[in-house]
Amino acid sequence: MTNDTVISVRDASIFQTDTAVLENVNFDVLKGEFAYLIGRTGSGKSSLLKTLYGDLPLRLGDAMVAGYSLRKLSRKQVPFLRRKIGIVFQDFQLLPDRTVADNLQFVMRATGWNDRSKMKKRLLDVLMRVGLGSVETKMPHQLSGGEQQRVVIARALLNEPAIILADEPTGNLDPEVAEGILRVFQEINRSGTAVLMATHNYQFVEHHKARLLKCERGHLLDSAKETVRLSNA
Ligand SMILES: Nc1ncnc2c1ncn2[C@@H]1O[C@H](COP(=O)(O)OP(=O)(O)OP(=O)(O)O)[C@@H](O)[C@H]1O
Repeated sequence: MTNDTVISVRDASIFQTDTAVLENVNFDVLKGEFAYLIGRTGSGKSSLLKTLYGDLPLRLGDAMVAGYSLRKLSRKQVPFLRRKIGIVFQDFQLLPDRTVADNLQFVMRATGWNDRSKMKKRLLDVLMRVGLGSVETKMPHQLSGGEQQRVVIARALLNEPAIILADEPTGNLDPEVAEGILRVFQEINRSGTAVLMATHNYQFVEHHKARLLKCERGHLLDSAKETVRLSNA
């Protein structure tokens, strides 16, 4: 693992309860890289991502994520790991009874921010980065699905993560809206944040080429090392 490595996984097995979903997993993600994580439903994409953000324990093998060793990760360290990575899910997971600003400030307070004017500036900055102006006083239900997902991406950017882990972030969106969300991820990536995105959207993968990691028959294939086909995905 070098300073340029955000994720480094060596000989890892990914478990759900006592079943190894993926075995012999080896890959790195470098600073500023963009990679898609593909594979059939049930092939292990979410389980891999959950392991990377400390939701599932790493029981076999080694992995470093944003400077944290997953093998040695204690429960107490999980929130610190999560400050270094941004996580975006398919279902938007905004607090429904709070404004956009409150949703973002809630996370900022939980991660150690306390200067009100800096918080305000930061939340306007991240909203701007995802292409949203003047939504901070709105409630989530007053926004479209695409706008809500942009707020979630903004929330993931608050602490300047080295990487964003996105699990099917466009799964609930219309194709054109999904395309806009992909562009937001690409823009974020261009400014230096690595992105690892699980997706079933092969339109993206075909039209916006990037490295492919594919869960297939219990293993992780990597287009940086071998040919990875979209079919049978
Ligand atoms: N909470 C759980 N408890 C036990 N087994 C689980 C759990 N979640 C997932 N699994 C199993 O682990 C395997 C991998 O599932 P996972 O959700 O990682 O796949 P996926 O590739 O993300 O699928 P999808 O594309 O449908 O989201 C599947 O066999 C699934 O049934």
